[in-house]
Amino acid sequence: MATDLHELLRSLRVWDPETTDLRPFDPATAPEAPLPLFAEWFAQAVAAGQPEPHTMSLATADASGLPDVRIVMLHGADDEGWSFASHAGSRKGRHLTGRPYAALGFYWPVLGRQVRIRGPVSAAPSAESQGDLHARSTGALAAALTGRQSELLGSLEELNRASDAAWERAAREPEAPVPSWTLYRLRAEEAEFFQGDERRRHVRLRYRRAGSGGSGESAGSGESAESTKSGETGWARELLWP
Ligand SMILES: Cc1cc2nc3c(=O)[nH]c(=O)nc-3n(C[C@H](O)[C@H](O)[C@H](O)COP(=O)(O)O)c2cc1C
Repeated sequence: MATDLHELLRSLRVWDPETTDLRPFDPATAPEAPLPLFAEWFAQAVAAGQPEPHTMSLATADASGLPDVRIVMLHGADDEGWSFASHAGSRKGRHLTGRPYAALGFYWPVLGRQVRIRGPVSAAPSAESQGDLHARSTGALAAALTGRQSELLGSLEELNRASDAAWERAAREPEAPVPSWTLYRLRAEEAEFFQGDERRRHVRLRYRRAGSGGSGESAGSGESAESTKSGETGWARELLWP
């Protein structure tokens, strides 16, 4: 049995044909805006049995611009943006207060697909944040009530005591307020859809909101990237080298 990390790494495959369904993706038929494509790919990931397709990486940066990343749950995606929730006082919450801009990353390996989204983030009004929390499970409320996210913890016993009290309160008071709990919305300025290909001719389709400035990268010396702009939706679509 391989126990050496590097040996183990070399023994692993990405997109094993036994478990991965790499589908052709024709960007010419993609919708004019990213949200419908996201909804379509998300539904396909669910239908294909992708475990936990609604978990995503959330990247933020501190005041010096140093990045950090963690997993959070996607709470929704609509015309107002991609939403997630957390404590305003957590590390990510403090990052978002100081620098309200973030990136999201989804990976759905059963289909060899990745989606990246970037844009400014805003906090929903408190009533909406509390409504979103109270529509979730008792466990979600208990976790939020436990609070103090990202603070130093003295011992697991301390956590157990706080968590027991939080579970008890969540069961007794399903509308218990958690003032620090915040629903955040990321308004996409850029969204990239990556479809893996067996011969490594991965298709990357990037949407850029007109006037957002985007990443500032040009199409390259040959200007070979396909770039189409729709006046109606305000999104430019372009292909990227894999
Ligand atoms: C599958 C999964 C889902 C998670 N969902 C959330 C979430 O929706 N909100 C949240 O605040 N933390 C969530 N977490 C915990 C975060 O990854 C992270 O540990 C926590 O938010 C503290 O991050 P911070 O110190 O960067 O603020 C989740 C973790 C995992 C593994």
